[in-house]
Amino acid sequence: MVELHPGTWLVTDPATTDRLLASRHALPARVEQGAATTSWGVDGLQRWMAARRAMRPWLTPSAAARFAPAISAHARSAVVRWASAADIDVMSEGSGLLSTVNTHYILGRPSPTLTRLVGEELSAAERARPPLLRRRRLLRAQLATLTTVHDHLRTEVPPADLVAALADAGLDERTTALAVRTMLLSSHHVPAAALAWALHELSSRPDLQEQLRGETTAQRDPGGTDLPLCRAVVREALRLHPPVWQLRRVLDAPVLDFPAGAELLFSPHINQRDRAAHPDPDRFDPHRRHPDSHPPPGAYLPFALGPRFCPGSHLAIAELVVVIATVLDTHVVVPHHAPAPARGTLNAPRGLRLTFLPHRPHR
Ligand code: HEM
Repeated sequence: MVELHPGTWLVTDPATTDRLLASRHALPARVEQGAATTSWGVDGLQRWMAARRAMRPWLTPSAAARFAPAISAHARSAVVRWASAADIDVMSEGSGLLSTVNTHYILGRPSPTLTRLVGEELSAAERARPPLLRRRRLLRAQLATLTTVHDHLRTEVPPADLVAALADAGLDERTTALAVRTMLLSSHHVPAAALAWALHELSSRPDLQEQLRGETTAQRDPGGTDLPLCRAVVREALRLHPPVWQLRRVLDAPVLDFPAGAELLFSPHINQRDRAAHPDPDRFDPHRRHPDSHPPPGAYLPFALGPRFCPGSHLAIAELVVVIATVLDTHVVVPHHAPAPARGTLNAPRGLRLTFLPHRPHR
């Protein structure tokens, strides 16, 4: 671990990462900022944690697997559109597709308006640096998303399972709307970056695409998520290219040798290329691990670890597996324009363009 400047440490040892992130005293620094900008208020942390608990039964692997047919239907119409163009901007198209899928899951039906508003809010947040005008634009975008979520919650009868779970847990309408908005914002660019990286890796591996096609054809439950090779591809893409490449925590009490108030930085990108845990770490190799074996603690954390790990992780894995399987079932993906290095807090393949061609089976 390295002290970057007084009070701030970069922690890269996997075992120490695991122990620190598991601590309830390690709070995401984001929360304090978020409380000011998204109006969760002073008791926002307790209300958000209550919302997380209430949503848990609807974010399990089996709940996500039940949604596979809807994910597959969205992916099928997307790939037909992608194949009608010479090449596509993978991040932009992937964000549209996965935001549609996640909005459908969270709200019970797709909402093109919310998909657009969430995209606009995220772009405004990326650009919101000091100029007052841009901050105002961000506040306007935040308000537009929240108001539209409120409208949806008031008019949709019966509510989606996930929304009903929030109400059943006794959470008020404002908390429910804020929780739904948090879920919508978190499920837009981040899973799209994961999909884009996986497709990028697959685009130069026609052999692997063919193996995935064989697995989809042979699966017992057509349109399901029981696809071990496809899962391994997703897992490996998330290892080599974690969309969230850095995590920040602030300690509200001493943990291990760190004092209260210490700021800790972790990097899934660095830990997931740890040579001891992942031999030949820069190579994309979905076969590197037996499906039932796990990397050492703290060496694999694309969804973070501990009490604030990603609540959408099972849904994200299911949708990535089903989207990739559906797309490759009928199409071949080939490179068109290589990505530029990522910038900012999201590790996304900037400018990546791919071509989708109809798959012609050998006779
Ligand atoms: C491959 C896709 C995804 C990846 C790699 C990912 C990764 C992460 C990571 C690393 C965090 C922790 C961030 C931090 O502590 O600073 C996080 C938090 C979060 N994620 Fe995801 N995520 C993905 C998809 C999703 C989806 C689909 C949803 C919702 C349906 C979602 C909802 C959230 C929420 C609400 C949080 C905040 C949790 C909290 O602060 O308590 N994520 N995600």
